[in-house]
Order: sequence, then C-alpha cells, then structure tokens
Amino acid sequence: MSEPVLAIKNLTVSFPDHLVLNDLSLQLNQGDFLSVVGQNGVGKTTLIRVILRQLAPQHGKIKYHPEFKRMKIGYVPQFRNIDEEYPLSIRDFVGLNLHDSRLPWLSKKERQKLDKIIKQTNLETIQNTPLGDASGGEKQKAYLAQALINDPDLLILDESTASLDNVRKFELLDLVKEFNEHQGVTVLFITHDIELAKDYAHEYLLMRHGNYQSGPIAQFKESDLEEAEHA
Ligand SMILES: Nc1ncnc2c1ncn2[C@@H]1O[C@H](COP(=O)(O)OP(=O)(O)OP(=O)(O)O)[C@@H](O)[C@H]1O
Repeated sequence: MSEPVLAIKNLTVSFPDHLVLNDLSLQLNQGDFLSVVGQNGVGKTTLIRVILRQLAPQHGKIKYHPEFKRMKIGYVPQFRNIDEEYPLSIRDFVGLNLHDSRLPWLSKKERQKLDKIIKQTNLETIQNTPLGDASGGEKQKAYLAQALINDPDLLILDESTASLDNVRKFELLDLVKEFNEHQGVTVLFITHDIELAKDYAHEYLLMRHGNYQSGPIAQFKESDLEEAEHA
C-alpha cells in the first residue's frame, strides 16, 4: 500500500467565535502508530470529528486511500461508566456493528468473526457477563473489540486509557500493539499520558494553539509540551 491511509493538508476549522485548527497537515501510512498530544482545548477532538466526517473543515483537503471503497474507522472512546442495568452482554455489545448479512440473526460467518475477536481481545471467559457488571478495563476491551471487529483501516483511541489503572492501561495498549504489529492496523492515539505514548507510539503530533510539531516519538521532548502548556 504505497499511498497513505489518510492524508490531511492545510486543514483549517473555526467556530463562530474562534479558530481551532490552523493549517494542519498530517499523513498516516498503513501500520503507523501516531500519538496526538497537546493541552486541553487545542483541537484534538475537533481533528477526530473531521476525520470521522462529522465536521466539515472550512479549508484543506482530506484524502483517504484510493483503494478503500469506504474508509472503515474503529473508534474507542474515553472510559465512561455504563449503567449497571445496561442489558447487553459483553459478547452482544462487541457484535453490535456486525452487519454483513440481511438475516435478523448473526450468520455463521458473523458468529465466527465474533468468536475470533472475543478470543483475540481475551474476553472469552467473560463474554456472557452483562457489560454493566464488567470492570473498567473489561469495558474498554469490549469497546476495543467492537472497534476492531470489522477490520478497520484506521483505529482511533480517543483518550481510551484515561481513568484506567496502570495495569489495565498496559493491557489495553498491548492488545492494540498486537493488532498494529501483526495485522497492520493503523493507530491514532490521543492521550495526555506521555509515558504511554512513548512506550507504544512510533510517531507523535504535538498540537499547540494554531501550530503543530511532529516526528518520531523517540525525538519527542517533554519540554516542548511544557512550553506549549505555558505559551
Ligand atoms: N461545536 C463547537 N462550537 C464552538 N466551539 C467548539 C465546538 N467544539 C469545540 N469547540 C471549541 O474548540 C476548541 C477545541 O476543542 P476540542 O474539544 O477539539 O479540544 P481538545 O484538544 O480535544 O480538548 P480536550 O483535551 O479537553 O478534550 C475548544 O475551545 C472548544 O471549546
């Protein structure tokens, strides 16, 4: 795959009262693991909303890989508690976006797909647990499995490890790393956790109000983030 999965050029987004993204360019190639860092309010969520096609930019170009009939994006949100009364089991929740067939029930192929992702994300033993009864780490794994079930071209982790303890954070990102390294899943990881970004990402994008810096994660300097925070 020689063309990038996603190429963003000179993106500008403003809301009536202020400019949020200013001339941002970004390229993601297949198998990249990019960490997006920056203080609150610099436009990380806005960028994701543009990539998810929920928000149209005022200027700039967004190009998805030409071989994709439709860009498939998996999205794992930040942890939020789910009501104990939530009726679906972990398995049902993971399978919610399976929609290959027109049958009102899952086809054999879909059940196999579901079995496979449940196994790959280590949810086998708890798959019948109601999602509302699962721990925070298990819920995030269920979100990850749901995001991966349709073989996404791009996986977005939107502060997905925030509020998890260290063990669960590493568990979740070890799984993501597995899919990134062995299945070539391209990852965009928004985080405030610099240590985690350094441990797992290959590249970084540091967003500041109106200007951006990027490069290999090994070259990321925490002083750059501190400078951005005090700018
Ligand atoms: N729909 C909107 N209308 C007006 N302003 C908005 C809208 N969405 C976001 N903003 C503003 O744009 C700026 C960037 O918001 P955004 O949520 O993208 O930042 P962020 O980097 O994701 O922040 P955080 O790290 O706190 O999640 C903020 O000042 C926010 O108030």
